[in-house]
Amino acid sequence: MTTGTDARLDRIGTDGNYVIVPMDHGITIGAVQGLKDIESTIDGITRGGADAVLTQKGIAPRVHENKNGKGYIVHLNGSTSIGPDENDKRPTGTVEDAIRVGADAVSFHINVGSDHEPDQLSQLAEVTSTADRFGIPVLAMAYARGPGIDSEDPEALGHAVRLAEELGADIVKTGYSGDADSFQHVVDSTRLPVVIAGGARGTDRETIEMVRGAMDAGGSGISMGRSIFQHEDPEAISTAVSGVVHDDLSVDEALREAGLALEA
Ligand SMILES: CC(=O)[C@@H](O)[C@H](O)C[C@H](N)C(=O)O
Ligand SMILES: O=CC(=O)COP(=O)(O)O
Repeated sequence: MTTGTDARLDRIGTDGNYVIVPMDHGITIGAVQGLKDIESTIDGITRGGADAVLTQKGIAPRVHENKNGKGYIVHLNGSTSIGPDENDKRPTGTVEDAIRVGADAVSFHINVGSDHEPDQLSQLAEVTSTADRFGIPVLAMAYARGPGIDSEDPEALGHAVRLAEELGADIVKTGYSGDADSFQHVVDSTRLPVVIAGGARGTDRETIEMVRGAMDAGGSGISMGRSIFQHEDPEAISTAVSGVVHDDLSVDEALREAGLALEA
């Protein structure tokens, strides 16, 4: 039987793999490149092959007409980089708000290892309970972040993704541990589809190598923001990422197909 959650998961992915572009960073770091004219960025990345875009609820009116029929996820917490503690993500909306503005799924960020982990843990558990009542999928953004925490440590990342499954999420996003071998431990820690964040923008080759490594480790795609929306050609980099996630292309094939330079 196909549940409402299954049906909506199909709207934000393709055959169980996901190319999701989060653009909720306006709260965290402001209206950086790619977010000012968010309408044209959304148009480009969805033309390029992204399955879904993700924003805070207030941006919803700028999303729907520009997403070329692709999926839409509303993010439900946030913090700023200039406030007292960036790890202290606070609720910014509810599952009901997300449904009202036309979301196909919701997402929630938890910093495992931070001082705010206990609050975020119970908030995520509440989000998954409510989402389950409505049949709407939850993408948990489960980072390893906090005092003394190595945010690329495969053990910590494995713990974070497992926690997301224990709390009832449907997909989990986490940081990349740096290579396919170590990331396999992260993927093996849960039965959930695991997708990777991108972090600060690198070169095109670095971005695509990271995506290839995650897929080789058994990952299910990406939820990459800055590497895609800050790119001077969001459509091209989305095409390259999608080529790896959906068409199993090599790094060189993906860069070539997208018309991007092969060198780093
Ligand atoms: C700006 C960052 O450090 C990112 O990794 C964020 O934590 C990701 C997130 N989507 C955000 O901007 O809050
Ligand atoms: O919502 C934020 C993310 O999923 C990841 O953003 P990044 O800019 O790729 O780190």
